[in-house]
Amino acid sequence: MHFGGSPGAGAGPRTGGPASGGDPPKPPVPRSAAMWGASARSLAKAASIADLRVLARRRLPKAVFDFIDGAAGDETTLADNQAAFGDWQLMPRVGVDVSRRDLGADFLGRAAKLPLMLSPTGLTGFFWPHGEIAAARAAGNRGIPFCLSTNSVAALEQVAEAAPDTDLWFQLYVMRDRGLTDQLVARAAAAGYRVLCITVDLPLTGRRERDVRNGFTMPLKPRLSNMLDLARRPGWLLGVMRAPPTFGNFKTDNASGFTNIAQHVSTLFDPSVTWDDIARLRRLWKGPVAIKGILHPDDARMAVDIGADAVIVSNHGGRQLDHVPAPITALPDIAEAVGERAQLIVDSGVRRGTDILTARALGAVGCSIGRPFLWGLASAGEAGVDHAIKLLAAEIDIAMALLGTASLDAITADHLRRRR
Ligand SMILES: Cc1cc2nc3c(=O)[nH]c(=O)nc-3n(C[C@H](O)[C@H](O)[C@H](O)COP(=O)(O)O)c2cc1C
Ligand SMILES: O=C(O)C(=O)c1ccccc1
Repeated sequence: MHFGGSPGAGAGPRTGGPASGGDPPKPPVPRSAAMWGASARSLAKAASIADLRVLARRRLPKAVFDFIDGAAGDETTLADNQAAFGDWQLMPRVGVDVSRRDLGADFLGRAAKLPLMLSPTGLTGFFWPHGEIAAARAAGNRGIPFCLSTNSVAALEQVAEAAPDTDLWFQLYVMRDRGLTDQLVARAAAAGYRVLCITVDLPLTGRRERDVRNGFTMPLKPRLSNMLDLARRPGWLLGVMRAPPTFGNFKTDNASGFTNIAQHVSTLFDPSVTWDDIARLRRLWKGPVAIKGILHPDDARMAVDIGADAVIVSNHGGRQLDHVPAPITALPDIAEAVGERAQLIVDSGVRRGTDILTARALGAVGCSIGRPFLWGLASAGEAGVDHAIKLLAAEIDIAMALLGTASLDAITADHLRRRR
């Protein structure tokens, strides 16, 4: 017996190259939210991202909730990512006509309706059936980019077909098998992904102690200790039984059928990656390239020197090295190093509209969110992701009016003060 997937199936449908013969499988349509998750009523009552986290905790088994929520070591960086926004205060101006606010931002040459995007997250289809498709659609409907992880459950082609109007980015981990790496890049281009996002902060997996304690795998291993927990989560359980999670983008050699994330990463991903490899991938991709996982200004400079169009200032949501700076702390030096040569996107710890305005004032084009949209997804699928985006949009809108800025470009460093 097993929970959350069929161990026997083991692998995704293909090793590189589009589906083996015939048409690619039709993307399944995610089921309605109420059927598997929080009711429309309880979703409507979620007034903040933190409220969505509470709903997600109710629907997910503990081990799955902890995989999303948890971070490396003592989780010092996890806490600091959010707390560091509090080092800054917003300084409102009055006497400005704010009757109409423009929340639009430009991400790498394409207009977005908000200065916000969805970060790449692995195993998303394990949190909600066809979760990547649900999230990509929600992003598209709200006019913001969605970045698909290398480690998605849905194949990248399925997501592209199911969310044709979404600004799709593909996140790449450089694999030990460079042939497979290049095939992923070629498949992403062929499927219509616009931006290649190369993540550089995961030579191996940070030690996430909650996952060690919980013995987290995909699917979950049935244990005496989680039986009661699973019995209390029928919505999630039914979901994974209907849509057994595997890695949709490549085959995995996994005889047991239970994937331990740290092992998966150390088997498949290459810890020897250098700037030469990244530069080569930059040349391979004809469209815009973003480099994700930068904290040092010299690395930001290097990224731009090899031709990156965007730098995603990120510590992977505190999941890699504990005790690193929060992105919002690292941002000013990076903005100075990069200047106008690339766009900067802040990711890790963004939970409020005001966080996004703070990042704008310090030179970012916008922010990217991981857990906030996953909490929405895990609560109520596409409707939950929509709710997460809607909450942040409303917070941005109100904060702009109260700050005295009718457009994002009007927000400057003068709207910030350091908290003493
Ligand atoms: C469950 C989960 C899975 C993740 N998987 C990936 C991934 O496959 N690739 C990647 O570049 N980042 C991954 N990340 C990191 C996110 O892209 C992002 O950097 C992080 O979640 C931002 O922090 P936040 O959750 O505080 O918003 C993952 C994060 C979470 C929470
Ligand atoms: O959990 C993560 O942060 C992550 O990047 C990842 C890596 C491999 C598989 C799934 C997620």
